[in-house]
Amino acid sequence: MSERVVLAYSGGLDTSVAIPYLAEQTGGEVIAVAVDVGQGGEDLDTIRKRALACGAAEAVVVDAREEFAADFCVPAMQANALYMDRYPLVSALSRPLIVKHLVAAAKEFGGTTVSHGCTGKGNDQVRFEAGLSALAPELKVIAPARDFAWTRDKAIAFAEDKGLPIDVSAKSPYSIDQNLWGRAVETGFLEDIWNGPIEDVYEYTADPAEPREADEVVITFAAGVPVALDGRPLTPYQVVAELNRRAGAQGVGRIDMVEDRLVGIKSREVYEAPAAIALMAAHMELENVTVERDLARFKRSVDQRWGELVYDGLWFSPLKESLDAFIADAQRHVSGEVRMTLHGGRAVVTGRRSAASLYSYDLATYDTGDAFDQSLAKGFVELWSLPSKIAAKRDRDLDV
Ligand SMILES: Nc1ncnc2c1ncn2[C@@H]1O[C@H](COP(=O)(O)OP(=O)(O)OP(=O)(O)O)[C@@H](O)[C@H]1O
Ligand SMILES: NC(=O)NCCC[C@H](N)C(=O)O
Ligand SMILES: N[C@@H](CC(=O)O)C(=O)O
Repeated sequence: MSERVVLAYSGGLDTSVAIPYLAEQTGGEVIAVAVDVGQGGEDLDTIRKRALACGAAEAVVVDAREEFAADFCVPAMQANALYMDRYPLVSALSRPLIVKHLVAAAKEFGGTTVSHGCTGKGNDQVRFEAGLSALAPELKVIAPARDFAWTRDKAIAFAEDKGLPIDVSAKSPYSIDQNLWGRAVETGFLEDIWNGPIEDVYEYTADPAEPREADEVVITFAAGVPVALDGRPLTPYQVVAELNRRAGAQGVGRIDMVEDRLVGIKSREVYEAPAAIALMAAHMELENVTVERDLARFKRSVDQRWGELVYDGLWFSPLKESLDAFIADAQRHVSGEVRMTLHGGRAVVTGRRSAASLYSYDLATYDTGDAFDQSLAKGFVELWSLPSKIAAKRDRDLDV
């Protein structure tokens, strides 16, 4: 049987050109797999037909939007995952899901090799290939952009030579990757890190400086899963999609940063992630109300490690799996409602309530007649500061 190459197909110039190129290189057939992770744009059927028109033997399109929201975005939110305290892991979340579907297609169609269009300079090559190593180590990998140094000019010449039905003139000045969780913009004039992003860069968010009425939203969580907006029950996908619209309309979630890639390069990234930023702010606040102090403190270090593992392409790794179990357990009491004002580029929590709340008015109030016995505090403070007191006395005695 001839080689069958399963190609991660995004429908653009590079992966369209890769179809006849891979067939030529391997003497085999190409199975194109396009995964809908909420990136919007062209409909999947148009993309499927283009893959076939470029010579794919089979073209598979997968609507994975609900799966992406429930199994990738929600866990990221539960981990309050912000790489370098800012980046909500937009592309890093979609790659392992695409890998899952590539492996499923390889099983279904007898694929022996997998191909993707990542360059050798990015994180995404690592995420694809580390995921493949974990799920299907028997599959070989070809990455034409990296392994055969494909450039855009080469791709256009090849497309014209083969008469491929793709519009080679449509070219954004940026490299963009977008999905339900957010949008990442790189390259072009943004590569000079002194250049500020112009309004043109943004698509998910309106200009936060424009005057407009504020929006108020109440988000309901059940055991760490967002289940309703303003009292309307919704799936995780629907929650994220609606919050992208509403928080995006208020300019929430713009991020401009220089980040440390896994391959050692520092890169300038402009992100917009309105729903991710709003949801994470609400979720963190509900954790503040419902998670016990020591668990919350420990979880912050787990959250950070989880985000780094996922950024670094280790979604399918033993440590990530064990951290998932910890985070899921820590979500048991994270149920209740958070009210937020979305306005001027910010998502600000203004109210919280939960049947599992650890906040006690009677303990916290400064009014008289409360339940907190202040006389106990005096002895506590003395014993708490005793080690420092003893050490300070020693230093004074020794005059050091
Ligand atoms: N929705 C998707 N479904 C399947 N594979 C995808 C999808 N999005 C991206 N990929 C794969 O990930 C690679 C890297 O994505 P990236 O967004 O960096 O490239 P790209 O510029 O979209 O590629 P192209 O120019 O072909 O559109 C793509 O070349 C493709 O192999
Ligand atoms: N424009 C893009 O294709 N960006 C993809 C990478 C985004 C981000 N820096 C990441 O590594 O996840
Ligand atoms: N997707 C881009 C950037 C990245 O992975 O960080 C690439 O393949 O090069």
